[in-house]
Amino acid sequence: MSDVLSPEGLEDALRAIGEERYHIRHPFHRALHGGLLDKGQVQAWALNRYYYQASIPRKDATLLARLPTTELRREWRRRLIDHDGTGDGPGGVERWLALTDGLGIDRDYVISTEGLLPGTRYAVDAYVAFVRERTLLEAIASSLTEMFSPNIISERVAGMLRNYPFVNEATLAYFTPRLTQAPLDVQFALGYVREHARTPETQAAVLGALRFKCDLLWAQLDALHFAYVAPRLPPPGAFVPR
Ligand SMILES: O=C(O)c1cc(C(=O)O)c2c(n1)C(=O)C(=O)c1cc(C(=O)O)[nH]c1-2
Repeated sequence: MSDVLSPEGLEDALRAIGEERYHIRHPFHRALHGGLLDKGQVQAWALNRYYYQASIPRKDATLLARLPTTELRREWRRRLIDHDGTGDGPGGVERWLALTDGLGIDRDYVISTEGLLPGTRYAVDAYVAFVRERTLLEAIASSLTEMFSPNIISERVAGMLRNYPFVNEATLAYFTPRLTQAPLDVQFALGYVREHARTPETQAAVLGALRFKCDLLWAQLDALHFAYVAPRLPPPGAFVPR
């Protein structure tokens, strides 16, 4: 077993995992923001990614139920509000539907998840199961891909606005609040992980959780690439662009 890392050393090791494996490096992401996709391929991305968005609050509610103190639950509860909204304020799931509406995909069809790729469903469901079944420390650490999300979001939004006439600032409005929400999420989750992963075993578990999460984001883009870019073999029942 390797030596124990300092909190700074652990954070550096987490950042190195993102550098190597975060989905900002995936060819599908590069094609999306580089303007290489047609409208049907962008629709396929938005429709599949809806299931990730819609499942994030299921994941966070699962995690919330495992937190032992009021203080921790108050902190994590904010994420549910971010995604499900509160009162009349729409949350992230609703804002994602503004994007699928803007791309001209039928809302009921999106919500039904009928046209989802099986790869998307398996990857996203694995995230919810991970948070339910693994240690609380691993569950919290698995959210830390958010350390890297402001970069990919900025790159994606700028690239899509530049390259696609069928999106605009209003349809991409989902992403704007994420640029301030994600750093707040990370501030807490990273602080928690730095404080609680103090042994070689727990540190290895935390690093493994982040690798697992990077892999499930990557697998979602693999599934999209295979079905809609090359070799373009959507599985039976999956969304077929017109
Ligand atoms: O646009 C992206 O590439 C991206 C990535 C991630 C991520 O890294 O998990 C999240 C989001 N967006 C996002 O919008 C979001 O709400 C979110 C929540 C979480 C999480 O693990 O709790 N990740 C992400």
